[in-house]
Amino acid sequence: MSETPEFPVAPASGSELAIRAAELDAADPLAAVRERFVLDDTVYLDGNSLGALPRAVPGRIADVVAREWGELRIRSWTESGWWTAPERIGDKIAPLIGAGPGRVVVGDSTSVNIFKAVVGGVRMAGKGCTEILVDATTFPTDGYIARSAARMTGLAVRPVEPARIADEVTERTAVALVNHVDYRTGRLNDLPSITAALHSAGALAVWDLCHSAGALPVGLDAYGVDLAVGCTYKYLNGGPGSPAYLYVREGLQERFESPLPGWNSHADPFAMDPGYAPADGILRGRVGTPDILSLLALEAALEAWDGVSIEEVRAKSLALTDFFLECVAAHVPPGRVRSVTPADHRQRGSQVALECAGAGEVMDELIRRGVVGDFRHPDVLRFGFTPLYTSFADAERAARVLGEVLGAQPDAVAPGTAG
Ligand SMILES: Cc1ncc(COP(=O)(O)O)c(C=O)c1O
Ligand SMILES: Nc1c(O)cccc1C(=O)C[C@H](N)C(=O)O
Repeated sequence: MSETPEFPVAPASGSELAIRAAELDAADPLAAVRERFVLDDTVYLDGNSLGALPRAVPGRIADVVAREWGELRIRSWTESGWWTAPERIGDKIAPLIGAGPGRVVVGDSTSVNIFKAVVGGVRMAGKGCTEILVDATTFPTDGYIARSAARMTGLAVRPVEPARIADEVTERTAVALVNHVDYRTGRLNDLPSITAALHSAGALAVWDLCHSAGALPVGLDAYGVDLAVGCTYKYLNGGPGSPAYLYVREGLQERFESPLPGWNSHADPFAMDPGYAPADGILRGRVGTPDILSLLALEAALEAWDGVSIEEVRAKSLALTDFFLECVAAHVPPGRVRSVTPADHRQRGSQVALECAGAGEVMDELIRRGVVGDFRHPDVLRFGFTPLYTSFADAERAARVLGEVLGAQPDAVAPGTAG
């Protein structure tokens, strides 16, 4: 199968696609879930950056502020369940990423949790290890953090394309930090195979789930992933700057030594013991006082998942991205864009990335016309599909407006032909 989708030879007409979109939305088993979000007539295709606002959040936060903070005050750490929120909410995220209870804790940023996972992984690695492998196509923060972790632990960092990790890992590899879905292209990397290859060489697998959690099945327990990290503000709709999570495989937890052993990770935090003793299990992944307002907003946001399975979400995601690509073929002048998102469903996340000359200006115009995606260097239009609230009509309209914008710019060079 070709690397990127071959657009249909005889694409359907625009009106046929609009009719198809209405039929697909009428048959969508998740269509009613859209009502759980605050939306308008914008086509919002940027949930791979910031998820839409779940309706349950504003009222919950108003109560947290007015009653739990304003009236109960310090009592809320116990009476309102604030203290246990990181692990309670971790157990709510866990089923969405294929983890059992007691393996996920929520708090701190994604970058900070990447640091915990990588350094914690290196500390558990064999004594002869000399290197950390990092995804050569990673979102930048992972590379920055991995290089700092390497400096701090006396190891080297070697960037490797995810598809090459199985061939490149050696017995000297301590850990490999890999993005499950590539933030720019939307390529889905083969977590089961890469994890197995790392284990065969004696290395630990650390996965960054930012662009997969909430969009597709992950299977952390099933595939024996050692450590994983993810943000909650994309497909989990936790809100801007919502706290990230750390997963540690149950069999590793007693060996996990956090590089940030804050008092909230202590076996008995309120003993105020000068000596450190880590808490049992995943609680040792905590650091300091949790960001309660964001945590409780996230907890309310997760209610949008009630009655929804990640398998249903995956099925709709693939149907949406297939349909969007078909609509692009029908509406966009030939050769003006090139999809850099794999055609193969087994290699596709929940976004479509189109290489497009002048992508920055094109996305600005799309946004002006009510279609919100985003732009990533050097020339990529990104369209994120969140099955909990994206409709097939959204997909068709986005492609149609893109065609109008690009049709109005016939003189721009086709992608990859400049120079
Ligand atoms: C793969 C990946 N890792 C990490 C991050 C960001 O980390 P943080 O939440 O610390 O900004 C992003 C983007 O937000 C990302 O796409
Ligand atoms: N994480 C972001 C943020 O904190 C502010 C603005 C945008 C973003 C992002 O979308 C970055 C994200 N990881 C990406 O896929 O590009």
